[in-house]
Amino acid sequence: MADKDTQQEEKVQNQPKVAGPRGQGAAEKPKNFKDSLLRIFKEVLNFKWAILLVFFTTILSVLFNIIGPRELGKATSILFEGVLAEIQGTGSIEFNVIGRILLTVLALYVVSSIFNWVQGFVMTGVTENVTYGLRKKMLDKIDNMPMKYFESHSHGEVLSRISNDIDTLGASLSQSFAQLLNSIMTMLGIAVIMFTINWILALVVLMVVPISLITIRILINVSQKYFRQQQVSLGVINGQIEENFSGQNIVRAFNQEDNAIDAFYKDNAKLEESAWKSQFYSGVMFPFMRFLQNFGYAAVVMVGAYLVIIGTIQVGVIQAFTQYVNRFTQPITQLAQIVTLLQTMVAAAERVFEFLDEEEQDQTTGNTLDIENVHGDVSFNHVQFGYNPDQVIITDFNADIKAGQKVALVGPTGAGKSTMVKLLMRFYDVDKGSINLDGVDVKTYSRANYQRSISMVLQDTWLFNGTIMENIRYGRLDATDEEVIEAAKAVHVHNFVKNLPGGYNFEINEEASNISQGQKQLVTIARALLSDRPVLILDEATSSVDTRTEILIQQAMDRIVEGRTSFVIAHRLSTIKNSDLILYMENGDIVEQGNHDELIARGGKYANLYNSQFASGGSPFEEFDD
Ligand SMILES: Nc1ncnc2c1ncn2[C@@H]1O[C@H](COP(=O)(O)OP(=O)(O)OP(=O)(O)O)[C@@H](O)[C@H]1O
Repeated sequence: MADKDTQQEEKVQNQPKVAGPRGQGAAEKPKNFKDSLLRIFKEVLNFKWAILLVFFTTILSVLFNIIGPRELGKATSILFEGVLAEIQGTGSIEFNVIGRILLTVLALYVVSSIFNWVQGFVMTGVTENVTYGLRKKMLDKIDNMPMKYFESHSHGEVLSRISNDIDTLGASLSQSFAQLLNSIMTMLGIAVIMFTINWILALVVLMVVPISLITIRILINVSQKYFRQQQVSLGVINGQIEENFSGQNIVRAFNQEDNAIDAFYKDNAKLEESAWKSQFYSGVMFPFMRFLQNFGYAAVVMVGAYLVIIGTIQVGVIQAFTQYVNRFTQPITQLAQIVTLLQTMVAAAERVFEFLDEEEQDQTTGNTLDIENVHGDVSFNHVQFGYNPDQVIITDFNADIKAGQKVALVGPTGAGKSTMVKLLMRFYDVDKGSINLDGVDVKTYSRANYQRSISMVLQDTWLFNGTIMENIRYGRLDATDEEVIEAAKAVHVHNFVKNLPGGYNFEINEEASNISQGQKQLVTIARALLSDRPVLILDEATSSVDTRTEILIQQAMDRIVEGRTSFVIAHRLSTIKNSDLILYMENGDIVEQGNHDELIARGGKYANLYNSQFASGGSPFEEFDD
C-alpha cells in the first residue's frame, strides 16, 4: 500500500501542474520551506550586483509610478478651482499649469516603465544564470552518482528533476522575486504617499487590508485543498488511460473492458468534482477583491466629500485616493499568488537540491592505471557483496583468470552473473575481498580511469540519434574515419552499411528503430572493437535474430575477444563451448569451473544442463534466459 502511495506521488510529481485562474494552481507543500528558500536565495546572491540593480530599479520604478496619481489629483484640483473661478468670474482655468503637470506625469510613467524594463531584463538574466548553473551542477553530479541511485530511481524521475523542476524553478523565480519586490514596494510606497497627502483618507484605504488578507487566506486554503485533490485525480486518470491504452489487447483478452470503464467513470467523477470546487473557490476571490475595491472607492469618496465640504482637502485629493485604492488592493491579491508561486518554486528546488545532495560515489583518486600497458590478468579473491547490507548476494567468489582468456559466466537467473560484471566494472565496490587487475586491487585506482580499461557490449544495445559513423566512433572519439571503417569491416558492419542510403552517414533515429536488432548488435560490437581496451565484457543478447545474423554476430564476438581478457554472460551454447574457462554460478557462488570438456567429463550440473538441452533440442540455457 505504501508503495502504491509512493508510486502515485511520483506520478503526480511528473504531471503537468494544474493551473487555476491567474496561476492559483495546486502548490506542492515543500518539506522545509524556510531552509530551501534560503538556499535558493544563496544561489541568487551569487549575482549580488545584479540583484542590487534589480532592487534599486524596482524602488525607482514604483516610486515614479505612484507619484502619478498625486500629481493628477493636483491637476484635477486646479481644473476644479479654475472652473469655479470662471463661474464666479474671479479667474480662469490655468491650462498652462495643468499642461505642465500632465507632461510631468507622462514623464514619470515613461521613466517608471524604463526602470521596470531594466528590472525585468536583469532579473531574467539572473534567473537564467541560476538555472544554467544548477543544470550544470546536476549533469556533473550524474557522472559521480553511484549506480545504486539510477537503479532505484526511474529515468523519468531523474529527467524530470533536470528538466521540469529546473524549468519550474526558473519560471517561478523570475516571477516571484520581481513581483514580491514590486508588490511590497508598491504597498509601502502608496501607504507613505497617502499619509503625506491626508492621513484620514489613508486610514480609510488601509481598512481594506486586514479584511482582504483574512478572506484571501481562507479562500486559498480551501481552493488549494481541492487543487491538490485535482492533481491526484488527474494522475490517477492519466495512469489509467496509459495503462488501458498500452495494455488494450490484454484488457480485451481478459474481458476487462467494463471494469476499466467503471473505474474510469468513478475517477473521472472525482476529478470533475475537485476541479469544479477548486476553480470555484479560487474564482470567488477576484469578484470579492473587486467588491472590496469598490467598497474602498465608496468609503474614500464619502469621507473625502465630507473633508472637501469642511475644507480640509481639495477635490483632486479624492481623485488621487480613488486611484490609490485600486493600486493598493492589487498587490494584496498578487501577494496571495506569490505565496503559491513560492511554494511551487521551493518544492521544485527541493527536488533539485535533494539530487545535488545525494551521496556521491567514492572516486578514489589514488593511482592512475596505465591502460596502454595493462596485461589483463584478473583475479577475484574471496569477493563478498550485497546491494543492501542485510542481503548478501555474492558470498565467496574466487577465480583466477589469465590475460587473454575468454571466461563464460553461466547459471540460472538470479545467480549473480550481472552482479559480478557490475563489480568488475566498479559500478559497485566489493564489501569484502578484492578484485585485482594485474595483481593490483582495482579499488586503488581512480574509478573513471580504471573503467577506461574495460569495454562493454550489452544486450540492451544503446545507440544514439546520429550517424553510424558517429555511433561507432563513440568507442574512441579520436578515431579516424578509416579506423572506424576498419573496425566495421572486422565485425561485418561494413556489409550492411554499404547498402544503407548514405552509407556511414546513415542517420540512426532516436529510437534506433530504423536498423534491425542484429545490425544494432553488430554496431555496438564494432564500437567496442574500436575502443580497443584490454578487458571486455559481453552480455550476450538473448533476442532472437535469424540464423545467418546469429552466425555473423558470433563471428564478430569471436573477433573482438581476440587478444583481450573477456567475460561473457552466456546464453548460447556456441559461445560457451570454446571458452577457456566456464564459471557455473548458483546463488552468487561458483559451483563448478573448468572448460567445456572438463565440465562435461565431470558429469555435474553443467553437464546435466548441457545434456538435457540436447535431449530437448532447445537452447541449453533457455530455462535461465529472462
Ligand atoms: N540493483 C539491485 N538491487 C538489489 N538487488 C539486486 C539488484 N540487481 C540484482 N539484484 C539481486 O541480485 C541477485 C543476482 O542478480 P543478477 O542480476 O546478478 O543475476 P543474473 O545471474 O545476472 O540473472 P539473469 O540471468 O536473470 O540476468 C538477484 O537475487 C537479484 O534480485
